Amino acid sequence: MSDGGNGGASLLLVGCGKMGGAMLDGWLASRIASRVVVVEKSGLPDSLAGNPLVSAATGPEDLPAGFVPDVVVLAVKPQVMDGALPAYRALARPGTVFLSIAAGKTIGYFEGPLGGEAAVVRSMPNTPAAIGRGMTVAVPNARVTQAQTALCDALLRAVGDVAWIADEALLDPVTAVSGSGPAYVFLLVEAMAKAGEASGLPADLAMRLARATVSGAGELLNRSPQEAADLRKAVTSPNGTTQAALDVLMAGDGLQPVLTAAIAAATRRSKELAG
Ligand SMILES: NC(=O)C1=CN([C@@H]2O[C@H](COP(=O)(O)OP(=O)(O)OC[C@H]3O[C@@H](n4cnc5c(N)ncnc54)[C@H](O)[C@@H]3O)[C@@H](O)[C@H]2O)C=CC1
Ligand SMILES: O=C(O)[C@@H]1CCC=N1
Repeated sequence: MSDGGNGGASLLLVGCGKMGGAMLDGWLASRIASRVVVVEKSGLPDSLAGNPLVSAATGPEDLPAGFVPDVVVLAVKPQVMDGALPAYRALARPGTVFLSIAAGKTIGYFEGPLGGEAAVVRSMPNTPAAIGRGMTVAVPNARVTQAQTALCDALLRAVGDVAWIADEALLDPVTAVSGSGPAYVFLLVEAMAKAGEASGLPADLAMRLARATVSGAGELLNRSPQEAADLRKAVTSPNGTTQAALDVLMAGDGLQPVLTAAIAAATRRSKELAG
């Protein structure tokens, strides 16, 4: 590992938007990166200006002299990957692994422009990475060495939990469940707040209650050894208020068909983005 002098990894981050930026913050906070060069179309975010470990480049042809990244993190939108990727082929060498976080884009897709010798990890993180509570699932191609797997694991673990899988096809439903999943939870907060307003609560109090309830319940789930269903049952007094609400939410098949359809739609969209 080229360490820039302080034992960490040399990273090239391509795309420093919401997800790339959140992950970079985690890497800098955990001191896992010794040097990070950022290629970001909109320029280096202000929050990184003056950070001695971080510098900007306009593209792979503009890297600092002698800079050889251990990891090239691909964090642009899938729709712009076609245009961005070919320029990075020159960096595909045994000491460098490409770590993609792009939805839908397959390992085979990257092996085209980068060449079949490129070491590639396809991964799917989520936005709680911004507070070190992300969930990432990752799959390597055959070119990725044990040391590169360990390095990518450390990078992803710096922003949350990591699961490595062998079956790349699972990345599409993974994207649908955990990659997109935070949005479903935030929608639940919005819906609970609106429902509270409809029942007579002032808007600000309704949102405060919804927000605190979802985040508190999430943290309880995180800390408790109990299953989600058991935690639900613990709230539900026989013939009480929760039971009255759950009778509505679980009537017929309840929420399940809506969530199943939503996750199937996201899975389909992930497959479409592959091309
Ligand atoms: N936002 C999310 O919840 C998640 C996003 N992802 C994936 O992360 C990737 C990035 O998504 P976001 O951060 O949400 O998007 P974003 O739009 O916030 O960030 C992408 C960044 O790439 C920059 N960019 C565009 N073309 C570029 C180029 N040729 N070279 C360098 N930078 C370029 C844009 O200026 C932008 O700042 C996507 O592939 C997405 O599928 C993965 C998991 C979760
Ligand atoms: O919506 C998207 O396509 C990205 C991937 C997972 C979360 N956001």
